Amino acid sequence: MGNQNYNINTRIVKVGHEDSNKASIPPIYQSTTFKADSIDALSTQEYDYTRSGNPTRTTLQNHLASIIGCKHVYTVNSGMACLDVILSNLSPGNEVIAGTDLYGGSDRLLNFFKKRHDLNLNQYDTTNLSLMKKVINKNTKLILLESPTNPLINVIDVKAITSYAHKVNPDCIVVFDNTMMTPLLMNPLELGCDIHYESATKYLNGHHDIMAGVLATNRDDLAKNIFFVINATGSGLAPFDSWLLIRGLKTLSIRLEREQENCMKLANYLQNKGFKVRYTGLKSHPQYKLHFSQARGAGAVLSFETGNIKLSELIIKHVNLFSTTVSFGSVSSLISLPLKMSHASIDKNVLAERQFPQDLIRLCVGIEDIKDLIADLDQAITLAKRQIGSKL
Ligand SMILES: Cc1ncc(COP(=O)(O)O)c(C=O)c1O
Ligand SMILES: N[C@@H](CCSC[C@H](N)C(=O)O)C(=O)O
Repeated sequence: MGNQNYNINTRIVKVGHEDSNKASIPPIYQSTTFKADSIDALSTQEYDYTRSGNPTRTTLQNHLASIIGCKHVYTVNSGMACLDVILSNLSPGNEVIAGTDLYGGSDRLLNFFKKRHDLNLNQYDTTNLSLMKKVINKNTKLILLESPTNPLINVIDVKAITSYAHKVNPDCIVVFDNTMMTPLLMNPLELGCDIHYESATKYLNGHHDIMAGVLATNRDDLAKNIFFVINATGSGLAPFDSWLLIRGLKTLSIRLEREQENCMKLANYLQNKGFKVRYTGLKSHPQYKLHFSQARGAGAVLSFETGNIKLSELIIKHVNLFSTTVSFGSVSSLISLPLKMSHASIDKNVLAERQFPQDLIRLCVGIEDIKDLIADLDQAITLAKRQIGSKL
């Protein structure tokens, strides 16, 4: 039975690999070089040098292609390296459209390419479909989408934008950053996108012990260009990290299931406390229906506004169980203030122009006991409110 006949939860666990010693788990090929049988045989051998290819990386890439259900997958050494590989294939003057609401690091890299490589970058509110239809034109070379956005949890109509872009310019490359959803919850290629990439540093690995990125496409021409840059620059994922990612992936569905369940309960708890909560799992989310028309779950990242930056800082100060750190998708819960952490790489004036909420707290929910998570947040909120109250 081919792997594609199994459901995704089975495909995640079933890693296809061949080993002459019949090892149950794929071995790590911690080797830079691969010997040639002869000078002439070298050109037909699959491996010569790990920058160009490595058997452990190949096992991982084939495994991910089976999970995603696509033709080509490449793994690189971070989520940002995925975007770098994609942008490196563009030429000066190419027209690129991206959101004004996207991960800070993506914003930084896009603007670096704009300044240093003359990319004709324009950023818009990608949630506004009629605006997107006005700005997408026959010269639009690439569109970068992210949904739900990190950390404002806004939702983009992926299918509508993608089909419109391809109608106006069949050569337009629509790229989707699927870090917030993973292939378990969303399939951007099935929604019409040309390239799906994501930071495997987050949910895919799930344990915050490696940096990794995944690029997926069904198009042979794009796959060729992607591989060219990876091989030419050396951003391919290292063998040990590939091995760790193969291991981490196996628990993706049970981790995510528990994380989502916990996140939903925290969202309800915070909403009942009177905070403005941003989470697509809540029916009150303005794009709840749109989100669930293109995804199978809400993920485990929520954000909420307290109405007071000092109160937000004090809540973060007083939690014990949540670690104050960037990133998400790990088994342990995290708390952060995006303005000063994950999105600090965006110019302050630009953030102000975009009305980025200063008091926004982001929670990245892990697999701990929900009673402990709520109790921790509850005591922190009580303490923070008491301190704020005494200063008023
Ligand atoms: C939505 C999103 N995309 C891409 C990245 C970049 O991934 P990495 O940190 O693995 O480079 C991040 C976080 O860093 C992210 O949140
Ligand atoms: N100092 C880092 C910040 C990384 S933010 C990581 C993650 N995507 C998140 O959203 O928390 C940087 O400069 O990139």
